[in-house]
Amino acid sequence: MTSDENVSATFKRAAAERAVDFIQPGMVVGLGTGSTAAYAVKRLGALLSAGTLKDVVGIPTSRATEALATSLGVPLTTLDVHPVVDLTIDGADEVAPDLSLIKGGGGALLREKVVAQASRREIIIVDAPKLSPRLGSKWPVPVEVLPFGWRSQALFLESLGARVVVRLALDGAPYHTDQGNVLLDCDFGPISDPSGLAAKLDARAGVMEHGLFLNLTTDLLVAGPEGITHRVRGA
Ligand SMILES: O=C(CO)[C@H](O)[C@H](O)COP(=O)(O)O
Repeated sequence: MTSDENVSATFKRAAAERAVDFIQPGMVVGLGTGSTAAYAVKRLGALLSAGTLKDVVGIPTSRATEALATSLGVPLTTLDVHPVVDLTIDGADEVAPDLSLIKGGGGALLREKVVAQASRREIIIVDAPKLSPRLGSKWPVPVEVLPFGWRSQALFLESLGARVVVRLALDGAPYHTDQGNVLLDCDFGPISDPSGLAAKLDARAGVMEHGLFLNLTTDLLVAGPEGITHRVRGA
């Protein structure tokens, strides 16, 4: 790890551990995906195994998070059993001043959005470099598309102004999400109308989901050199 990565990891961990303080006994908790969310899962696992926190069940947003939580002894449940989630803790790739997000760098955007929409409270945890004046300035929008006809979706996304890159797995083959779909990373540059873009993506058959998370964050915890800042949407 470079020293920059070490600093980033320290901040991610600090934000994640603060978020876990919001979990109360008896809660159903959405478990996000990615390196920042993993710190929260590890902290939750430690509190549960120490008996400091009791009767919490988690809903993982990916197979990777499911495997991590299981390895730590975090009891898991499903949205079928618990269709309403008390609190979800998840990371993000880019955060705008209105707490809208780009997510999906870890490829779990579809399940992450399903769980976020089922959650009473969505706590997003990031390190400060992820703050952005406008979505799209730092990160492409991942778009999850059905394998059937994915090249047509790439053309559609280009027609909306994106530079489209097919996400690849480590072996160089197209990456497949937990749902078996293809991910197209779409660089739109700074996005002037995220809601308008989201509406166009939502309306397209074959687009299964996209990484624009609008009006879903309730709380944002940002860790940086000055400590941790807690922002609440609308406050
Ligand atoms: O959206 C995500 C996964 O789909 C992640 O939350 C996002 O990519 C941030 O990842 P990290 O915490 O590793 O920086």
